[in-house]
This record gives sequence, C-alpha cells and structure tokens, in this order.
Amino acid sequence: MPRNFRSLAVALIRRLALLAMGCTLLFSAVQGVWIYHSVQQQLLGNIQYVAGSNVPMLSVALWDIEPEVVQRQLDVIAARPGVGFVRVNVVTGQMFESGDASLLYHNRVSRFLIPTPAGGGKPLGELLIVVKDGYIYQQVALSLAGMLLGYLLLTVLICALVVYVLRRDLEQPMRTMAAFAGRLGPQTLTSPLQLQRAQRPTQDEIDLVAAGFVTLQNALTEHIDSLDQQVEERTQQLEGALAEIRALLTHDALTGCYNRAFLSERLPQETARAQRSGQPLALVFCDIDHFKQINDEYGHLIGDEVLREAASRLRSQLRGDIDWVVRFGGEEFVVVLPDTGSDNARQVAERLRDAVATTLQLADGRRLQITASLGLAIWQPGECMDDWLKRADALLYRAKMHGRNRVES
Ligand SMILES: Nc1nc2c(ncn2[C@@H]2O[C@H](COP(=O)(O)OP(=O)(O)OP(=O)(O)O)[C@@H](O)[C@H]2O)c(=O)[nH]1
Repeated sequence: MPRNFRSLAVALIRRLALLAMGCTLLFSAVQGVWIYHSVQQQLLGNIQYVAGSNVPMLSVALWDIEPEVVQRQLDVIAARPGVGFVRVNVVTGQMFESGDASLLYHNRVSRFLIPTPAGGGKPLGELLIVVKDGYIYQQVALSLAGMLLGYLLLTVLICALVVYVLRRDLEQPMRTMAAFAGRLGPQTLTSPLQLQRAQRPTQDEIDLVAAGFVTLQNALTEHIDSLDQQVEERTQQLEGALAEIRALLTHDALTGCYNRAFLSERLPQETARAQRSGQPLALVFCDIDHFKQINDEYGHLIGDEVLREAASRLRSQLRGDIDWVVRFGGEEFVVVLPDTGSDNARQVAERLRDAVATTLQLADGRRLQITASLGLAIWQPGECMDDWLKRADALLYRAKMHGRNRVES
C-alpha cells in the first residue's frame, strides 16, 4: 500500500461528516429560534390560563381581606414551571410577593387586573406574573439536545451505510482488480479476473472497468501470441541463414562440394581414424582435361556448367554418407574414400573417370566432350596430409602426361 494512500470511503465519510456537521449547525440555529418562540408562546399561554383561573380567587380573597389566602395562592402560582416571580399590588397600597423579586427587572412581566368579586367598580389590584427567561432557554436547550442527538444518530447511520456500500461495491472490487493487475505476468496472463460480486440484473461502473480489464488482457495475450509467432518465424529465418553461412564455410558455392577449408579440417581426422582402425584410406585427385580450352571456346558460363556437371557425376558414384568430394580449386576435385583398399579404390576411380567422360549437349546445339584425369594414392600410415596430396597430384600429373582420361595409381 503506498504511503500517501487514502481510501475513497474514508475521504467520502470525512466530507459527509463535515457536511452533516455544517447542516446540523445551520438547522439547529434555525430550529433554536423557532423553538424559543414556540416555548415562549406556550409559556405565555400557560400564564394567561393561570391568571384566568387564579384572578377570581384572588379577588375573593382580597375582598374578604384574607392575606394568608392571597399569599398562599401567590406561592402556588410562583411554583408553576416557567414562573419566576409573582406580585399582587392592592389599591390600598398593600403588596404580596412570591418568588425571586430580582427577576422583575430583566424578564417579561404579564399584568392582570383583579376586579371586585361582583365585577363592578374599581379593580381591587393588579397581579404581576414574571416569566423566568432561564426556563425558556432550558427548554430550548433540551429540545435542541434531543434534536442534535437525532441528527447525530442519523448521520452515523447514513455514514455506516455509505461505508458498507462503498466497501462492498467499490473498494473491494477495486482492490481485487489492483491486486490482479499487480500479479499479471506471462504465466498469469490467461487467468481470469474473479470479482466475486453478487449476481445483479444491471451493470455498474465496476463491471465496465472489469470488462475493460478482460479486453485488455485478451489484447495483451493476442499481442504476445503474435510476438511469439514473429519470434519463432525470425528464429527459423535466422537458423536457415546460419545453416547457409555454415554451409558456405565448408562448401563450394558453385558445385556444392566441400571446400578446401573443410578438407584441411576433415582429412587429418580421417587419417587419425584410419591409423586407429587400421583400415585403408584412399584419395583420388581428379582434374578436368583441357578445361582452359573449354572456357576459351565455350565461355566461362559453360565452363561453370561443366564443373557442376562433373561434380554431380563424381558424387553419383560414391557412398553418400562415407565418401566425400572436395573442390580443391579451379577444375580440380579431391575424392576421399574411407575404408577403401587399393583394388577397390582403383575400381571406384575408374568408375569416376567413366562417369565424368561424357559428351554434353549444349542448348545451342553444339556438343562438348569432357574427360578427366585421375591420380589415386592410398594413405600410408604416418604420412602427413600435404605429402599424401602431393603424391596424388604427382600421379594425376602422370595421368595427364600419359594421354589424359585415365587413372594413375
Ligand atoms: N569456368 C570456370 N573456369 C575456371 C574456374 N576455376 C578455374 N577455371 C579455369 O580453369 C582453367 C584451368 O586451366 P589449366 O590449369 O591450364 O588446365 P587445363 O586447361 O584443364 O589443362 P590440363 O589440366 O593440362 O588438361 C583456367 O583457365 C581457369 O581460369 C571456375 O570456377 N569456372
């Protein structure tokens, strides 16, 4: 988890809580004013009622001059909720009080005339009921506290519900997708994304993102497959090119025979093997007769064709996987015959001479007679490669001297 990570749910809850707090304060202020007025109205209504029910009794008590009764009645009124102080001013100058007299100067005062019991004549006095403002504030505070508690509970409930829905429908699937993306690698690329969400008839944003993931995954898989295919194709091309390069390193491009580099590497191996096994090893030096004349008379392209034809005819007479032919240079070929003694080698050399000696029919209708001279030398144990080649070359020279188209051994 990154250090600066902050969950969406937490961020949302913080904002929701702040908003709820702001709204609660605003509503509370409005509600407070409204509650204050309604409590005040209710209290004044109560005082009207109290006055209405007590003034007749006070009137009788004053008329009958019963000060104890008047005082007792005032005490009853002063004990009522919201009433702070009560006073009766009698026209005779007498005064009765109950409650906290200091409230008289700072609080709302309701005044009621006390008529005579018969109702006629001058009033007997005046009843003053002082409302206790503290009582109103207390009532307002109580109502607001209850309301705030309600708001708080509602906010907590809403936040809990939001957290639950966010966790289940947003946070968990997103965490699963993040973990899935984090685990993605060549081995896991084909493993499906499993969100484990309940089946719903509708789709939401998470489903869209998950579908996008699957599309991306498929595209990646396809891309990697096509890359694999390209790599395979390129590898095959490279291997083909490498095989060609290897063939060029050991083969002659014109005739397809082995080249001299191959001869230098392979011939010592053959002599070592012959040394170990005691088996004979023969070498035939073969040279096309009057090849310069062929070139001069028919051109180099025909000369090349003659070389290709001669090489093919030489190869056709040999054991494919045992004997081998080298283009030694120009129109000279070296044929190596492992496990071949002098009699057999002589027969093979004659066969080679016979195969090469032919008349070629050219495209322009002309006919071209070709022959070859051959020198056959059997390897002598301990003999080095150069000496052996020189011996075969000397025998070839002798075949040329003795009239060409022949084998000397
Ligand atoms: N067309 C062609 N000619 C080549 C190639 N390599 C060498 N030659 C030619 O082969 C000829 C060999 O001639 P020489 O060495 O005088 O031998 P020759 O004419 O065959 O005479 P003898 O060997 O005595 O019968 C030269 O003219 C070379 O230019 C090649 O790859 N293609």
